[in-house]
Amino acid sequence: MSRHSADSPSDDDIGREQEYVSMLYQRLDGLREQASRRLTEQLRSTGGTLQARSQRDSAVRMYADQVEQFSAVESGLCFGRLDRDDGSRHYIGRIGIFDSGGDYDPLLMDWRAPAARAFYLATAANPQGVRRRRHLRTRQRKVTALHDEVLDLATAAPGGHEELTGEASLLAALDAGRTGRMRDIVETIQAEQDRVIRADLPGVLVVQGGPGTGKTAVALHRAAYLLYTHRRELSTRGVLLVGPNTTFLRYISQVLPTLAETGVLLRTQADLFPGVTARRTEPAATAALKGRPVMAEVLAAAVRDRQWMPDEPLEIELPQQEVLLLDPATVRAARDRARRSGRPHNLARALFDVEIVHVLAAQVAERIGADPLGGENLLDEADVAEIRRELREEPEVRAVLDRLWPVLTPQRLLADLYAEPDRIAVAAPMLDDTERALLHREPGGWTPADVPLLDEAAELLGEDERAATARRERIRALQREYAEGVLEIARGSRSIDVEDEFEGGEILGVADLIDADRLLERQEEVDRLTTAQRAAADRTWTFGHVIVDEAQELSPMAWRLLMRRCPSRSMTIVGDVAQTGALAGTPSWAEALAPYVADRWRLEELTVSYRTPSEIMAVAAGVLARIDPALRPPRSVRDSGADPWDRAVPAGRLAAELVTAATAEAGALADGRLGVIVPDGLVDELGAALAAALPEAAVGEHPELESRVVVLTVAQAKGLEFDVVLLVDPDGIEAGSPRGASDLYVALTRATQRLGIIRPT
Ligand SMILES: Nc1ncnc2c1ncn2[C@@H]1O[C@H](COP(=O)(O)OP(=O)(O)OP(=O)(O)O)[C@@H](O)[C@H]1O
Repeated sequence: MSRHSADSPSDDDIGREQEYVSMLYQRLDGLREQASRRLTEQLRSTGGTLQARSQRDSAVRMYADQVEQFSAVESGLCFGRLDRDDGSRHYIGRIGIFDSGGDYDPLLMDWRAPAARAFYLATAANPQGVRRRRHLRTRQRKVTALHDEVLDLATAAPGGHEELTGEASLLAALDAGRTGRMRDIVETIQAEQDRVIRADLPGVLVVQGGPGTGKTAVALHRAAYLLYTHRRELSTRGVLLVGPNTTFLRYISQVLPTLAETGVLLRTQADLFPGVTARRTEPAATAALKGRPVMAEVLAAAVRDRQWMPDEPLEIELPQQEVLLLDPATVRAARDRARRSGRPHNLARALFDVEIVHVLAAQVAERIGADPLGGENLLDEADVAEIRRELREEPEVRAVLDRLWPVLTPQRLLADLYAEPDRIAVAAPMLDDTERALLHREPGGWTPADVPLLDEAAELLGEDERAATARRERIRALQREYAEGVLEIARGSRSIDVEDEFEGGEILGVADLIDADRLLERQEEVDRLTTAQRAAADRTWTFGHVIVDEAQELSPMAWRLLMRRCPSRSMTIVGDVAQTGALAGTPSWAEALAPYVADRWRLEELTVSYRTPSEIMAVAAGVLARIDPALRPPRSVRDSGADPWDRAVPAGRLAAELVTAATAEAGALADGRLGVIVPDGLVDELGAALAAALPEAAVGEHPELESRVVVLTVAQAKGLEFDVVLLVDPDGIEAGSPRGASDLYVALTRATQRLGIIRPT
């Protein structure tokens, strides 16, 4: 029984709300124009003291952000109204807007403000001082519908789900056709989701939930909430959100901007080592091995192996001098002292050099300072210091030092290790022959599983001057991108400011006022970067908060990397251990987190699936039981009225039958998207057949998700959703990997409306 009563607002109500909403949009336009004008003013101003320039660059950043934000919240600016028992009334929207008059009355309350929370939590049983909750639906700037809930047990209407907030608006959102881009859920956040979104900032929060329970949506809204609520703390260190692959990041990329937040760094694991683009592929077994904790030991041993111990004395021939000798005992003593310092390899090299040069200088001094009369050595300490200085400069000495203790980049260390079975044998005695063979490969690009290893290597090696130079270059490239972005924003708003200010005179575009190079130079003068720019370019950056989506896929080595990026351990970890596809992924949160926080983490569970209708969830539940009989599927919030169909076809007719089914389903879609999920081994063949028959079908490594028909493997489909899904060869998917049942569970739960299964016989 519903504990809310719904009454029907009239056309007059719609008219009144339209007036209010139009007023809000007018105010939004005013704010955008003001920010745009100020941006142009700031771009135009030049010179001044360093401090003045610094302030001006902050202002440029602030106004550019504002122009962007005011544009991004255009759609659905205001979506709710709370009428409270005390007669007060609040409109709820994507951002806060205040009256421009003297007293700054709130006209629109940001959904993240504490007082807006009742919009998501108030129920008839616990109305929290709210009498009526109104949902406003708008299209562009027009109010198209209202839906009211009166929170009064006495007038509660029968039917519906008592635990849902704003049920009618929620169901409308769930039934709407998909677009290929994730939408925000700010209008219809449910109570269990709100609890996660507004959970405290410190500590590790794990959000476990089955498919379609809104984990991704909640993770994104939590990022927006945390930035709003803890802006001072988080704006300096930034927030990092890690997703499983670039297709997924494109899928979610619109959500934070529409919540007026642009300061979150979105990255895949493959992008977390600045300067490396990890797009190479490798067998799943190799990736799994590289994810194991033992690889930390392998890398440490690989570094030690590069600290070379000669068996024989080394001869160093200096021009016009006798040959110097470096015996193994000296090298060993120098190596041990350098190691004992505990410094990373590259930084310990200086200590090693001191020891070796000291011994060589003693040899030289012995010879040239020898008293022909047999007395004490004729050289004093200053002379010997000068000999040491000269020896350091000798190319022959440097060459020997480089050979004994080479300065290494992480890339060099790892590429050399993979390329040489002998090196692997020395570094990995704890692995067996088959495992060692998995690590061997020729140089040429990096895989996602290499990224945590590069990071580990960077820790072991320490940063040398070359790494610092490379970082500065990356920062410069990002700064340039930013400078161009600011000018783009200013150009986009040119009609307003330039026409106002240069009426009748010569019209100057922003490009005439300043170009990207000049803006970039100016930024460098005062060393001003956005947090995201610094963080993206700097491997050693530590974030204020880290959010990980599909976190079950992370290997132990990837967890090590992420924990380094977040020493405060303020993290939100979102995923579903039943959907783990990666062989090195985690079947247990406790296991993944124990090395870093022991049992000091909080668990929140999401239990309702908003995506997957009950008919499809019933099929998926059978697979879930095969993964682990103790696991329970989430409850579906709705039925679709369409039972999944399951058709066996002769293997030779698979492509033809799929094309027929896909053509029929694509034709039946009013709007919305069709996803075709196929086993890895069939994606090329079936993708080509579909693309030939349906030119709109998107196929490939990074398919365009906004296409009406998209062909994907399970790994690509992770985290995505479609109105209709055609699933090909479920048995092949299940048999295709040791985690095949989880892959099938993922594939079965991608549809919001209908599912069809085609299996070859
Ligand atoms: N409160 C809500 N209001 C409207 N839509 C919602 C709500 N919660 C979730 N949804 C919708 O349900 C769908 C599934 O959400 P989401 O992708 O975040 O789930 P998930 O738990 O991450 O799923 P998976 O584990 O399969 O990746 C999305 O379309 C999302 O917009």
